[in-house]
Amino acid sequence: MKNTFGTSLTVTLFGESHGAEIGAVIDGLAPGIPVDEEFIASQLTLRRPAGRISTARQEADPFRIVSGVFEGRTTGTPMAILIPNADTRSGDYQRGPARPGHADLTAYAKYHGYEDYRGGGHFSGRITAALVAAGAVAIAALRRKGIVIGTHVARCAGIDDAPFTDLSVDLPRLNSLSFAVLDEAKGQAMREAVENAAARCDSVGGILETAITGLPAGVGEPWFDTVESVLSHALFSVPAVKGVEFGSGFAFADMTGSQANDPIRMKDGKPVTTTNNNGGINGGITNGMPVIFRCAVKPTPSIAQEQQTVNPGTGTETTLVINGRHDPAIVHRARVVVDSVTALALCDLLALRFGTDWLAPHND
Ligand SMILES: Cc1cc2nc3c(=O)[nH]c(=O)nc-3n(C[C@H](O)[C@H](O)[C@H](O)COP(=O)(O)O)c2cc1C
Ligand SMILES: C=C(O[C@@H]1CC(C(=O)O)=C[C@@H](OP(=O)(O)O)[C@H]1O)C(=O)O
Repeated sequence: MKNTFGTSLTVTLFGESHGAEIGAVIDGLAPGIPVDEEFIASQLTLRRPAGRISTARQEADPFRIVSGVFEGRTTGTPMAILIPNADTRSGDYQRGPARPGHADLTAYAKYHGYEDYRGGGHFSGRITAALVAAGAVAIAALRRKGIVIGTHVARCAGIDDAPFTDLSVDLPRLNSLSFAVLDEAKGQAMREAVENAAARCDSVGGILETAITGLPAGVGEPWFDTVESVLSHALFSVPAVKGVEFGSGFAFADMTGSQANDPIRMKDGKPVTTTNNNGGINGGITNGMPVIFRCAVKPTPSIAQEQQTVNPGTGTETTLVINGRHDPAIVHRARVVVDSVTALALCDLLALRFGTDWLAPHND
């Protein structure tokens, strides 16, 4: 029973949605990395719910870094970040009927009724605030090395954003948007669709598409620690992510080899590919092209309609109407969470390839 990700750089998550605090411990960070608390706060703001397209729960997230940072830089020892829970309304939850699509049933199977069921407990989307705070440190460290991660809402409620294959996309601008789309008109249509779903007591899903630029070629291992597998491991940790594909992904199934292969040329003394169907990875190893992947995010499980379920404690069938505060869509809020886990996984991969100190300023 563990809640730790990573090999060289590890992240441990703790806390429950309605407990006193949630948090993360990052271990294996190189010493000397600048820690910008304003940047951490701005990343938390990107995850914070706002308006009718998100849960009404309001958390200011006044995080505290309680170890591992001295005079604004990492010390190289475990870094712990704490975030209090303030706006809990535990009366919305009762022990008993499992919410279909949520983790109530599986939590009962694993923790035998000892789990804190309030607000989804340890499975709650709330815990992703700690992931975002930890990920902000990794995102900033990668940027110093010229590695930039950017994600947009590629689809929401069946509405597609503009495609993201154009490598001239301004990733820092995209990252600053509260609802990250390339085509703002599509973003407006998506937001309306989310509001309409909420009005129907329903929820909607979507797809997040991510690009990573500046990654050197040669990162990753050929078999079990492929870049795809390490990133997927991190991405499937994000609650509600149910699919991950790299490059052309499942569309490869209908291509021919001549369509799928990315022709290779020389540019500025380096091999580059003229297309990027392989999403920047071959044989599990980065090829120097942008890494591109997509995550399918399911509709929020807690919907305000009567649903058929069981009470796992008594084994009886029952019906359930959920009256609490919930996101009518998760995809837009999960965007910065995806960036965060991606950054943490990349720091681990880079530390394995070049050593922990590669991210340290004295190696710039
Ligand atoms: C940012 C974020 C917010 C979420 N908000 C909610 C929510 O308001 N209500 C809910 O039922 N699930 C919400 N979820 C999803 C559940 O946490 C998730 O579906 C549940 O833990 C089951 O895990 P699974 O969907 O990965 O199987 C959220 C997830 C994330 C990442
Ligand atoms: C608090 C957040 O979202 C929560 C995620 C969540 C769930 O089941 O995942 C259930 C709801 O919790 P509560 O009933 O306590 O309001 C959401 O509000 C958050 O993401 O910050």
